[in-house]
Amino acid sequence: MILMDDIVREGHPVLRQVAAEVELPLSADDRQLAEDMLTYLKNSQDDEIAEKYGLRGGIGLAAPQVNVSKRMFALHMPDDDGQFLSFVALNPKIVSHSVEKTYLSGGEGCLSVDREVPGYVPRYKRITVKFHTIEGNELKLRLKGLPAVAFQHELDHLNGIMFYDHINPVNPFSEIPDASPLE
Ligand SMILES: O=CN(O)C[C@@H](CC1CCCC1)C(=O)N1NCCC[C@H]1C(=O)Nc1ccccn1
Ligand code: NI
Repeated sequence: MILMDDIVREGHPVLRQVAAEVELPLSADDRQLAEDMLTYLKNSQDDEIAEKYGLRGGIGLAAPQVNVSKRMFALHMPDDDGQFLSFVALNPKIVSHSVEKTYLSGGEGCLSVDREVPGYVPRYKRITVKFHTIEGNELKLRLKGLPAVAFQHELDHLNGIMFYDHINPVNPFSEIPDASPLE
């Protein structure tokens, strides 16, 4: 079971590396890791379990955050249409995106960052993504809203990018051209 102690914090070099593609079909170890990452998110969103194990709530988790420099991440969150988005993305790619941008009006945080870093984090408003699933098939999804923001936050982790890299250093809350906020 993944616990907070397994999550590396900023300053650890693995968070600034470009992760390697995962070999498909998944090895037993990679499959176990993928499942453990999704389980972490579910546990972290269960008040009792999160309380019991001191887990910080998360809707996404990338392999580099548990010190594995491989191109996979898990997402577990309610999506815009009241469905639940819950999957592990293997070798994910953004194949196209909108010109319009968005940003979480409250800014972003990160399980690997033990401090508040205020400011707007510009993201593409809509993205078309491709990735392989644990079950072995290739999925192509169109995402918007929080799922789109989360997917981009996680994909950044696979490329050694932290959310605050996108915040305007001069004025963290400056208006972002072509963007509309996500409340
Ligand atoms: O790389 C992965 N991480 O670092 C975990 C992050 C990923 C999210 C940050 C912004 C988009 C993806 C995460 O889930 N959090 N970051 C720390 C604070 C708590 C939590 C969070 O933002 N929760 C949330 C947000 C909106 C609605 C509901 N819940
Ligand atoms: Ni993060």
